[in-house]
Amino acid sequence: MLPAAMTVIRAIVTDIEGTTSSISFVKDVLFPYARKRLPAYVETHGDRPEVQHWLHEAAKEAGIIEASRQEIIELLLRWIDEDRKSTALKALQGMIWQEGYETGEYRSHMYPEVSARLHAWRGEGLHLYVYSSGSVQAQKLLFRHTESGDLTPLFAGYFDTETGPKREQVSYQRIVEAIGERPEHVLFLSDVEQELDAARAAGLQTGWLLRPPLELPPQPKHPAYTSFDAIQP
Ligand SMILES: CSCCC(=O)C(=O)COP(=O)(O)O
Ligand SMILES: [Mg+2]
Repeated sequence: MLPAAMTVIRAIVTDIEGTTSSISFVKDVLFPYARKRLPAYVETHGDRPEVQHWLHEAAKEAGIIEASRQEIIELLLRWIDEDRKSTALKALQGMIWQEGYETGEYRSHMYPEVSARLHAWRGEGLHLYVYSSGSVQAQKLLFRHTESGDLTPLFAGYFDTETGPKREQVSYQRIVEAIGERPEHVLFLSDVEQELDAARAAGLQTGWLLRPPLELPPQPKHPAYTSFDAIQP
């Protein structure tokens, strides 16, 4: 096997929260927006098939049989507070966030170098993908409405927890299979060590984003960077 530095990277899969965008944008802007609007959203749109589907999935995940709409709302609010990476919650949050982006209530945060670096990597022929706990809809909204403009044309595909949990090896095996690359040619970027461990177990290369004020540890388990500019795929 070639040493990591000599292996050609053909695709980059990036996490969002803590990697391209601040944790604060997700926790202090997106989550509170969804929390505030979720009860009214479910009351107003609860009869739409896609909303009904995810409400049902949430109740199933919680093991609640014949839950009332109010019980499911309370469950979802609790899950937002716990930052639970539930596929059903994430799907519903994505639907709610759409309104906030479209009314200009917020634009998504990108670390300052991210847009230019993604453009440069794409210009060099690398294929770019996203893998986040946020739903694919939420990911597309986030990259369409950034402070640096619409970045969606740069991405070839998006993966969420419908592919599998981010801390499980099998999820990364599915991703490389879906994008049609050998794992050693794919670089996964994240701020979460357990996600990187899972990606490495699947054979991907890894890059650990430790954004200031976090500091690089003396002997990081994964190649570690404070910004995308330091990464040379
Ligand atoms: C797609 S934006 C919202 C991100 C989100 O809901 C979340 O839980 C963050 O997950 P990530 O996997 O990007 O760290
Ligand atoms: Mg993250």
